[in-house]
Order: sequence, then structure tokens, then C-alpha cells
Amino acid sequence: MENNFLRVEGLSKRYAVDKPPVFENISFTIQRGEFICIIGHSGCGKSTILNVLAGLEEASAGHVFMDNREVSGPSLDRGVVFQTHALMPWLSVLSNVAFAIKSRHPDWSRARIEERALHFIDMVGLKVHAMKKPSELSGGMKQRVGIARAFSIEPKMLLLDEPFGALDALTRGVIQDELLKICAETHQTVFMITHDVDEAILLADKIFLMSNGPNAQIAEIVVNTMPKSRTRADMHHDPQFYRIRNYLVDFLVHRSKQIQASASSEKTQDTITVTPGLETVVAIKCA
Ligand SMILES: Nc1ncnc2c1ncn2[C@@H]1O[C@H](COP(=O)(O)OP(=O)(O)OP(=O)(O)O)[C@@H](O)[C@H]1O
Repeated sequence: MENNFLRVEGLSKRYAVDKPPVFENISFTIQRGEFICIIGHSGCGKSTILNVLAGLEEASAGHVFMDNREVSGPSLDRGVVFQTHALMPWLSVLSNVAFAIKSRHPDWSRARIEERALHFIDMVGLKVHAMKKPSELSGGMKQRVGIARAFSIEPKMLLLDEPFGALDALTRGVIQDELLKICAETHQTVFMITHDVDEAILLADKIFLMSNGPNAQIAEIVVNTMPKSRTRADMHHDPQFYRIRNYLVDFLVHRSKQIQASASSEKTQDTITVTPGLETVVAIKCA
């Protein structure tokens, strides 16, 4: 049954009146528990969309509804993780996470807050480092603290802006696995920006493809038809992986530009949902 947990209607963003909009008339829905990745070229407006969903930025037109309530400013219902972790350097790992929990539950006792904080710190494998300050941690560990902090407020939605962009491949892999495990356990709804097509195929249920800006669109939605049980180590053995991967790369290399050109002449573009992983590709036009 469809349950449009997040509903985006006719979203546009223009930073200056004499400039074309970064993106225009964007509409999509996200179901509860879905993991969405959005990919597109640099500057097409991915971070701007994420910031509007977070309530950190105002759209020039359109609306965002989460759980049937209009988003109009930041809220603890949405946990955000950026590429840089923004931890408080004078606080320990434990206190950084506890601080977030205290803002969510100001009436909780210190013991209860610390117990909850340790639970999430343990989830990202950092329990033995709980008393360390951020300066004593590696970049990957700091990023994990950021993820623990975002999860600890138990947001209705997690918004991730290239959270692993600055990490080496090995650390990135470990954290991707942790994120998959946590999302499987908690059925967290996630909207994540990535430039890495393999990461998108590993993590996402659906991949939103954004055409180039200005006047960017969400041109297509790729349904990830690979089994949910996929792992980094084995997904390359599935023939679906290469079909999906080739489709995403072809979009980024060729079609994102063509779609931008036709969108500026036609104005409104329909979002198409596609299943390139299946041998018979199904394309559904959405209004
Ligand atoms: N505060 C701002 N004022 C003016 N223009 C802005 C502002 N923020 C973003 N832009 C412009 O809006 C466009 C979209 O930026 P945005 O950061 O959303 O793109 P992006 O797809 O996330 O890029 P990247 O992948 O490089 O992070 C860019 O052309 C950028 O220069």
C-alpha cells in the first residue's frame, strides 16, 4: 500500500531574480522506510533540495510535507549529516551524542541520556572511544560519531549530504555496511546525496537521477531491483548490477545534458520510473 511519507510538490529554487532557477517544478514522494539516493552533476541543486527538505533553506516555490505536516524550518524530526561532521571539539564522543539526545528529551535523566547515547555509539562501533575528544579520532571515526548523533535523536527522516565523500575507500566500505545494518534494523527513511554510483546501488531502494542545472529536473527514478540482501562483496556477481550501473553512468555521461536541453525548450518534464536491472526494462510515466 502506498504511504507517501514525504511529499514534495512543485519545488523551485532561484537564488537571484536575474538568474534562471537552479531547479524547477520538482515533485516526488518517498515512502516510509525507503532509502533514496540522488545523483547528478555538481551544481545541479542536490544540496539545495536536501537543505529545503531539512528546513534549512526556503524554496522559491512549492511545498514539502513530511508525515502530512508542511516542513517550515529545522526540526529534530529530521537528522542531517553533512560531509564535514561539525562535532563540538571540546566535548567527548559521548557528550556530543548526549547533547543531541538532551535537546530531543530535555526531561530525561543524565543516566538515561548516557545509556541511550552509548547504545548509538556502540551501533557505529565506537564504544571503546566514547570518552575521547574529536581531535583524538580519525576522519572516519568522526563521521561515525556524526551518524550516531543523527540516529540518536531518532529522526523520522535522515538526510545525508555526501556523508562519506571525504573518507578513504576502506573506511567508507565499513561505514556503508554499518549504515545498511542500522537501516535494516530501524527501517529508517533516508534521503542521501552521493557521487558514487556503486554506493547508490549498494544502499538505495530507488535512485533519483537529476539532470544538469540550471532548470534541473529529477528526470528519472531508477528502482533498484537487486535483492535487499546484497552486500558490497557480492553485488558485482549479480548481472543486474552491471545493467543498473551502465544505466546510471550513461545518464551522467550523456543524457543528463540532453535532458537539460529538452527541458528548457519543453518547460515541464515528466519523471519516469525505470527498472534497468531487469532484462525487460519497465518504464512508468508519472504525472
Ligand atoms: N547561497 C547560495 N547563493 C547563490 N547561489 C547558490 C547558493 N547555494 C548554492 N548556489 C548555487 O546553486 C546551484 C546548486 O548548488 P548545490 O550546492 O545545491 O548543487 P549540488 O548539486 O549539491 O552540487 P555538488 O554536487 O557540487 O555539491 C549552484 O550553481 C550553486 O552555485
